[in-house]
Amino acid sequence: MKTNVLECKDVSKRIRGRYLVKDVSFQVERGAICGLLGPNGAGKTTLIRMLTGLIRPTEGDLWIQQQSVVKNREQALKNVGAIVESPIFFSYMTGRDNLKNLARLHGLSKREIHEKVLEVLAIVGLEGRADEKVRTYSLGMKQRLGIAQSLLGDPELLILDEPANGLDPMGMRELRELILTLKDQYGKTILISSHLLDEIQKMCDQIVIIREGQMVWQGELDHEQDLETFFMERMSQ
Ligand SMILES: Nc1ncnc2c1ncn2[C@@H]1O[C@H](COP(=O)(O)OP(=O)(O)OP(=O)(O)O)[C@@H](O)[C@H]1O
Repeated sequence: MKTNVLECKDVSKRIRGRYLVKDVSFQVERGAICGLLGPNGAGKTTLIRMLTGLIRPTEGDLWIQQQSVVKNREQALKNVGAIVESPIFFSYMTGRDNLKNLARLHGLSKREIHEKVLEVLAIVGLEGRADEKVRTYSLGMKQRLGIAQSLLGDPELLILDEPANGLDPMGMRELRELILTLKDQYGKTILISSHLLDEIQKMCDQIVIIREGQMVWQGELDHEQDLETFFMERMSQ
């Protein structure tokens, strides 16, 4: 049976009388990659901030693994690893030490921390550079370290806000391959916001399109169809 790892139902966020997000409802099935698309200012980050419990919706609710982010925030967020805006590190520390630092918050023993950090470094392909300071990392390596951070708690759902921003074509390709590996080999469910329609078309199983805070389309991604044309049509309706 297919289950939804993520559900948003009639979610709105209003600030000073203005809706930043209005009546958004969608679901993401276990093991799917969902692309969240919309032009600048559409409300993607606001929606992601609600999903990660950083702000509360004015109306509606969001469920992660059937746990309400509004009513049961801590339980719901145990199932989420996220990069919102950009990942945060101590640049004077090594990649490995940054990960160890965070892993301590997951209540693991010293040995478990050591093993977990090795495991996530291997998943993101940073073992070879793990003992170098983060300030020497490329942007693509920092993004992969951010994903390694978000994997420390073994989350079912990964939420990645604009992870490909600023990456060169090689960095983008590595990121895409990593995201597909997380889905195919590790069974992760992934919500990814992006402006890069080409990347979304190569990775996603389904898409949600928002414009001016409102959802204008959600459903399976038709890989035969040109996403840019489809997106532009939704924007002009
Ligand atoms: N705290 C806030 N108070 C008032 N308005 C806000 C606040 N945060 C965001 N907004 C406004 O809400 C709208 C949606 O912003 P949001 O950052 O969610 O869009 P976005 O789709 O992520 O855009 P981008 O692609 O540019 O990152 C914008 O018009 C923004 O100016």
